[in-house]
Amino acid sequence: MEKEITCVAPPNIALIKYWGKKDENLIIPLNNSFSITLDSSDLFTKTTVRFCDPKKNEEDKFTLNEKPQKLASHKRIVNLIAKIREKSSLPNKDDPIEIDSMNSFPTAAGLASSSSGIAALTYCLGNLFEVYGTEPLQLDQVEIGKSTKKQEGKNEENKQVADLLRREKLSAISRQGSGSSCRSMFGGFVEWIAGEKNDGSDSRAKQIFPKSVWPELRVLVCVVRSEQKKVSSTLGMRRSVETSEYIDKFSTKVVPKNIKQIKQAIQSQDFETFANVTMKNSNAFHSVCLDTFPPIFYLNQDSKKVIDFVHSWNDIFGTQVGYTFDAGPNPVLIMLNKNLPSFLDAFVQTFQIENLVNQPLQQILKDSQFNKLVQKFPIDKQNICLERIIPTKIGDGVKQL
Ligand SMILES: Nc1ncnc2c1ncn2[C@@H]1O[C@H](COP(=O)(O)OP(=O)(O)OP(=O)(O)O)[C@@H](O)[C@H]1O
Ligand SMILES: C[C@@](O)(CCOP(=O)(O)OP(=O)(O)O)CC(=O)O
Repeated sequence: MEKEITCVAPPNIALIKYWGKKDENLIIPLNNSFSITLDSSDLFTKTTVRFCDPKKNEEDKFTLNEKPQKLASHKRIVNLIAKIREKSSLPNKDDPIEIDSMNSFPTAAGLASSSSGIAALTYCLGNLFEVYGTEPLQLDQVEIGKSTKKQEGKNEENKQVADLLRREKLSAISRQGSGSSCRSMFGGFVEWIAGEKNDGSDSRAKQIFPKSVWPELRVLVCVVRSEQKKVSSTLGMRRSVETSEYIDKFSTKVVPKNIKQIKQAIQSQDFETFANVTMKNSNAFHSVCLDTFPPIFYLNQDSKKVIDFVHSWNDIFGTQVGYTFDAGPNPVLIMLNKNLPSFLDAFVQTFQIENLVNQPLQQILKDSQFNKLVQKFPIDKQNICLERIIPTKIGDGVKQL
């Protein structure tokens, strides 16, 4: 049996957005970005990579969601494999490989499948080709001492430091497959540092806070049915860099300010600031899209209905919910656990989406107190084309199974 590695990676959602590159080939961004990693028990990519018998297979192979792919039409993946091989010192590194991957949620629908997909692939490849050490860790730079209790604790700490460092280095490779994927190397709250070097070697993700700093946060990923074919993030941001004047202000003023604000808000568990900064940065990003020429419309009528709904709710109850939208119409809603059941109840009733209430949502709705609040917030029924609501929370980074 040839060696094989299986990894599971979560998608991440940027609260402070990456939009625009300084270097298109190396994928070096104009600005830092800041994300939360979603829980891979709810949304994930699972990827297996194995070496094949060099006598039987001549080429690398890629299967995505059970469909064999023409690898040549996934140029960034070809590039990623080449970069990993370049860094590997395995004697069999040129043997063909087989990649088998599946996403637990729609691919290329603006739900960040590229972030989890490329992160899972990079981590698998890194471990298969033993790049920057292996998994479990090869602690060549870390001193392993005698097994006294104190030393064991220290070794554990060293292992964690080595793991974080290795993930950082792998994130710089993942970034070159799809920028946002580098942030899925880590769990919790993650910053992608744009970096200063022309070769991109310092353009990496770092974990800023573990998920444990704010365990009460909950996320609803809403999937909107959309007829429109979206402009891909890669093309959209290229067009913005070429034509938008506002993008300069966004990347040099708005984003640095928002990153500082959101870190402080997380540290002090100030939900109001956290949600307001998240919503404002999402709106600022979509303003860049509107300022692009010709303009790009990622938000649709349904997205706008959800934005209005969140603001109406917050006007009555104080800022309990934040929204953010990537390059698509799908709302991602963030709130504290204690506010989730009643908000979800009002959301389901307003948008008449009882048909979407499955077992996990039912479980949440059991704790709704909305019947006591309905006088303050009368239901104003509206139509919306939602396909699915996925409740989740903040989770860990990519891992090997
Ligand atoms: N499981 C996977 N393994 C490897 N590559 C994947 C995987 N899933 C998606 N991709 C890559 O990501 C591409 C889709 O990325 P795209 O940016 O169009 O969609 P998205 O990530 O779902 O949306 P967005 O980036 O706008 O949030 C696929 O064509 C494929 O190249
Ligand atoms: C709006 C975004 O989701 C854009 C993500 O862009 P991608 O990472 O998909 O783009 P490429 O680097 O060209 O692959 C914001 C974000 O995730 O920060």
